[in-house]
Amino acid sequence: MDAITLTRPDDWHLHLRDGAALNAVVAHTAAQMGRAIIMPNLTPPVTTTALALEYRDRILAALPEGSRFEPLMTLYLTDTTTPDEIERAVQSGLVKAVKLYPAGATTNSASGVTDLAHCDASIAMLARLGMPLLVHGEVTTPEIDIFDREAVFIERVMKPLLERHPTLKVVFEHITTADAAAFVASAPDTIGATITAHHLLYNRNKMLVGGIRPHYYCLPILKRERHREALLEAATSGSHKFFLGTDSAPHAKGDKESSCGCAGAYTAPAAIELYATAFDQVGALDRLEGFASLNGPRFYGLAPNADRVRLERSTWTMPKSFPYADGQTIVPLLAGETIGWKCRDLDA
Ligand SMILES: NC(=O)N[C@@H](CC(=O)O)C(=O)O
Ligand SMILES: [Zn+2]
Ligand SMILES: [Zn+2]
Repeated sequence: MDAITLTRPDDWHLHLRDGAALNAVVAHTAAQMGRAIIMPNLTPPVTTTALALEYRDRILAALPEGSRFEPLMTLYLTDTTTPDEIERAVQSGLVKAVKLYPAGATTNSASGVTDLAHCDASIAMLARLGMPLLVHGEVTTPEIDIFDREAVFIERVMKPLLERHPTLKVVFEHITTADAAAFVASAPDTIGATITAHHLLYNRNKMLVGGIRPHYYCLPILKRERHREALLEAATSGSHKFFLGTDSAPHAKGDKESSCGCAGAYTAPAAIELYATAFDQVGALDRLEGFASLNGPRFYGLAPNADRVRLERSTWTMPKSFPYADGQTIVPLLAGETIGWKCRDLDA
């Protein structure tokens, strides 16, 4: 297949940041995606519906002229989030989910949840109102190896959470292990998962062999090849539970190429092309539309986008960097390298 037409995809896990950074990155996503679930890990975090609606206005103001991109907002769950706040979020119609960051798990998670027991009433409200809880699924205890943090989270946190709240809708975000893929596949239909393009394309060698490559450092960290294979199998299986979430996570070049580099891969400039590359590698391009454009809206109870994009097998070179906030630059994944697919707008 040298070209494929898809219902316009959505990104069910995206970081847009704020201010000048937001202005620098939002057009990359808006060029491809119809909608995106916007992560709330700003500083300070987006903890209330009022803050989420203000952030939404700033995103809309930063969009290129004529863009129809729709940001779907989220709240950052803390130990002190109230059930009333959850109700306000649902009533707004514009906040679509609540995000659980275990405290200390990842970028800007210092205000995250220290113990889920503190959030029991808010989570019960989510379950009652049918709003999904999006979960960064890694334990943070120092004695657990960073490569095991997701698998241990399933046993210590995810299973007890679902036993206590069996009707809760949960998205296991950016899954990176065979363990998480198997857990989600065998869970009820109320449990879904997002998978990034970089975890479908690369194992940890990409980050560590022949020199340390900070642009491949993200959380959860890249895993062994057998995990990559399991993720690709899940994404291309045709199961409705798995859907596209880039976790495109912009950080300035200097913050990545540093003695203590930030976690996050900037994939938005070639998001759908990277997924097409991964699906093509296993001859599963016919499954891409379900994963990228249909399964996500189905999970969130939304209609798929009405317009389409066309992906063509054609090579182009990813720029080495893009302008970012405050005179800095940002380095996209595969900077200066060849991409084998190109997304074109149809019906524009
Ligand atoms: N994925 C990452 O490595 N980083 C994300 C946070 C997250 O999604 O965990 C970020 O905000 O930079
Ligand atoms: Zn995360
Ligand atoms: Zn993320």
